Amino acid sequence: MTDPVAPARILVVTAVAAERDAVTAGLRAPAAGSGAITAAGAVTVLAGGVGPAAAAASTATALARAAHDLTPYDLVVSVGIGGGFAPAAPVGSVVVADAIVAADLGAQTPGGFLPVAELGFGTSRHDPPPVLSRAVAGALGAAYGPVLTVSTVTGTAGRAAELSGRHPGAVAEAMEGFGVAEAAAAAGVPVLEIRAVSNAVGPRDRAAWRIGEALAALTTAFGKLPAALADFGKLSPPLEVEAQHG
Ligand SMILES: O=C(O)c1cccc(C(=O)CC[C@H]2O[C@@H](n3cnc4c(=O)[nH]cnc43)[C@H](O)[C@@H]2O)c1
Repeated sequence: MTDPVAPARILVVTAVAAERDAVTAGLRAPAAGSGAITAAGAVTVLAGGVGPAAAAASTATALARAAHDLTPYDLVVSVGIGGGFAPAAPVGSVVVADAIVAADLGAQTPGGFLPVAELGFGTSRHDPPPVLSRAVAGALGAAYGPVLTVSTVTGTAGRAAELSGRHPGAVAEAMEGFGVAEAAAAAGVPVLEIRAVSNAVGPRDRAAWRIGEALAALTTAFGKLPAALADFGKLSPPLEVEAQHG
């Protein structure tokens, strides 16, 4: 007799409703081939607010409610649009984090920026499970590297160079990943971060933003994601997909 496989429960946290809807559209129209697998899984897609504090609060609330209802989540995924570092992550591409880094949590000193960990408080980095995150990046054809969480969007070439210098290999910046990851870590749940690039990290240029293109890339990515996660034994179509607002 084979062991029954419990369906996986996944919490996807976006910032805004447009990102949530792009994700649910992809999950409801899985890419060809992923329907061959039979076990079921459930995905909740929550628009939890912009910025690390809103993201942490909404993620922690969702995780605590699920645990209270005895339906805990197995995986949390921070998802949305983001700024891409050139040349790794051009507009319209997708990135997957190998590390989720709080890039502006710390202290400015005459000798430069000191991360919060070096000040002796907590951590400024969470590491997604490496085998899973690498596999998801491969399945999505995504760039793979650190994704930075910032509270202030980069708007100059100098700041972009400073961040790249401090975080070699960084592929993107956004504003929620570290907040989601802190809540996931507090609940003992693994975390991933997936971003679709809407703009380049660098001098502010609102006219160059491609939000529609990035949302379409998120939908395509989430059409492929269930099959990628199925290789890890649990999540497989047909999926139960629920959209929420935090
Ligand atoms: O007004 C601006 O110049 C500006 C530039 C980039 C982003 C914003 C936002 O208010 C959007 C924040 C929202 O989108 C994510 N996001 C998208 N691109 C970036 C970025 O380059 N750096 C940081 N966050 C970005 C972010 O996760 C928020 O959810 C305004």
